[in-house]
Amino acid sequence: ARPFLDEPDTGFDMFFSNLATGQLAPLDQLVGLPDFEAAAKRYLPIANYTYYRNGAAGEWSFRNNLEVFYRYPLRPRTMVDTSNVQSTLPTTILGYNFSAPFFITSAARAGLGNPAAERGLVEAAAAENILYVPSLYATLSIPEIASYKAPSQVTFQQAYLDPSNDTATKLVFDQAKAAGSKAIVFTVDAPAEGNRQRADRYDASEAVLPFTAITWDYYDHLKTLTDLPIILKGIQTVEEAQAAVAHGVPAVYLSNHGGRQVDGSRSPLEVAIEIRAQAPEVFTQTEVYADGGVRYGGDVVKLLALGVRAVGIGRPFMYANVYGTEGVTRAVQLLKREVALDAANAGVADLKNIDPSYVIWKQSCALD
Ligand SMILES: Cc1cc2nc3c(=O)[nH]c(=O)nc-3n(C[C@H](O)[C@H](O)[C@H](O)COP(=O)(O)O)c2cc1C
Repeated sequence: ARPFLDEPDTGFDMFFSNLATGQLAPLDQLVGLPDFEAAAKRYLPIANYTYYRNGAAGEWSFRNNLEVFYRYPLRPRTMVDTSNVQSTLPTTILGYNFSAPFFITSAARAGLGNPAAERGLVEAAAAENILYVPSLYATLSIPEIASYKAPSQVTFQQAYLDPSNDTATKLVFDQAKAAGSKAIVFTVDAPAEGNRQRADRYDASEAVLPFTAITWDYYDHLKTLTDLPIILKGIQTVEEAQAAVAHGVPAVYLSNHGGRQVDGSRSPLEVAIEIRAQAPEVFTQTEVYADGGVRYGGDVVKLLALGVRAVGIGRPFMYANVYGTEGVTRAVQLLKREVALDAANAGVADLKNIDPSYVIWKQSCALD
């Protein structure tokens, strides 16, 4: 197989050639999201790093999530006044105001990267006014995470739910509500444990529910157990996005779980393209979010161009959390800057009015 660089070669090793194993690169010298992985990899115990880095099976989907962005290039425009594009970064997610169209998505076990666990993620989200979606399998409990929230901070709570145990489900919903969560993000792409060979070597796999029966009937039933909106995370086809609209979901979250569940699943960018091609109305009928392999400002710009409202980022913020609140804050700031720069250089004047013509997402784009 051709070598794959999950750390792109932008000179990290050359620049930090004197860094000893187990030493953490100075935070102010990290210049982009991939640097946080490079730094964490050299610092963390290998089992902890492996838990974050891991993908399912041969990791084709994990790799594809990263590489796919280069198969769908931008179509930059010139002669556009993009001088105010930075002011167009703020957006709403489910009606709540945030400073950027990307968010810290749910990834379990922040404690493997930092003894303060999720504290760095929740505090940085508050400092930068972006959305944070804590995982149900976080190191800290729902109330513990809530204790670090800023007074008016909006978070959504991710949940894995067991259809045979409504009592446990009610407890999660009630705890989420008491913690001030404004929505439930129900993960539906993991009805069974992922086949994770890299992690199995280090006993660094997930403790997940056994085989579970997640169906549309169950979704409809869940709505009777809480008044919080329930978003579906892990939708991977246009048909299911349409079915979600029919079932009145407040938002569809395209994800293949960062390539950790079923190897061979497509990148959410490819799913967004399928929806754009076959049922573009979905993007206006409901809010669409997406995650997987987003590492640069240009990746965010491409997903927004296709109609995605907000983009989730998992691993990079877990690696940034090795540095705690300060690290996650710096990662958010670097990405905000990149989104604005890349949008400007692509000729986008207003990120909220970006349209699919900025991406080569179908053959005919090249001929338009
Ligand atoms: C270490 C790790 C733990 C994760 N834990 C969860 C989880 O508890 N719940 C969930 O819905 N998704 C989980 N995910 C998937 C993420 O929410 C997200 O879909 C994925 O990380 C996006 O890809 P990215 O890491 O390339 O940004 C996890 C991902 C990672 C890397």
